[in-house]
Amino acid sequence: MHSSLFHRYHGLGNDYLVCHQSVAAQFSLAQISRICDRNYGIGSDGLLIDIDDEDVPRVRIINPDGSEAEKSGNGLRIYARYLFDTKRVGHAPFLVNTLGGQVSCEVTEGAHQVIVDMGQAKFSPSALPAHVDGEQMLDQPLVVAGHSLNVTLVSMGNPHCVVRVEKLDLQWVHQLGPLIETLAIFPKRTNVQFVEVIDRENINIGIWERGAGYTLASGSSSCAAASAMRKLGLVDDSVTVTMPGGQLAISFSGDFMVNMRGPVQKIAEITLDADCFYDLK
Ligand SMILES: N[C@@H](CCC[C@H](N)C(=O)O)C(=O)O
Repeated sequence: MHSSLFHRYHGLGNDYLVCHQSVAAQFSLAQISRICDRNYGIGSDGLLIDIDDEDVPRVRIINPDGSEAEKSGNGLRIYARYLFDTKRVGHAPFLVNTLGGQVSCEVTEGAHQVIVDMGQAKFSPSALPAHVDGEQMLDQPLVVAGHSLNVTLVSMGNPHCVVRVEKLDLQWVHQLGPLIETLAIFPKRTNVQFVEVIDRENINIGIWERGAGYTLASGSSSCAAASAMRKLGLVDDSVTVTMPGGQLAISFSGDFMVNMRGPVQKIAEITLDADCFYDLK
């Protein structure tokens, strides 16, 4: 029996538990959901599983509903910081593997800022996947619950449906986010962002995450929303993304290669008690 040690971090209020693969192997997906539950478990926006028996460190990203995500921006910054805290990496850039591709990470400013080369934003619906006609869906109308939305589809390795609005109202995120997440056109569901362009260097976003619901911040959502607005020609190559939890710096090079920089803070190390699962079948 391995000890059930979890390391808890947050990036702009998007909080994750990190554990070693030997710890995660003890739990079913239902138990992982319980661990992430804010009332009946430790509580988190997801679980990051550290795989350390390969050449390049690999992270598996489990949403609170037990589904697995291909990529996570805040999750990657947090995993990079965890690798730094456990002395597996230093300040030099290093690679991390995810289901959604390989990324490069760098832990800077003590350990409180992490830079991630998130890879290429892709606009082909098949990359999400999404069942829509055409080679790209850029600021196209999509009717949801009687509302006609301006939608751009982006894959950052994980799927994103970016809704451009004149004025951001978080009520719409709560109301339409879950409906968009589960539309039949998204066979693997999707993350959702509502985006207001402030000027050519600033956007505000509200986020509904696949498998997690409303969150204060999301790294891959910030990359997707900034990429969508860049593709539409509404922002320049450096964009500050403001979310309820705080700000991330996103920049572009080459053909939509996306770089993200932002903070990470450690909260606690927590040992789970097996009694947490007493009432689970
Ligand atoms: N919070 C994350 C995104 C986590 C994965 C997402 N819920 C999905 O299912 O794709 C981020 O910071 O990117």
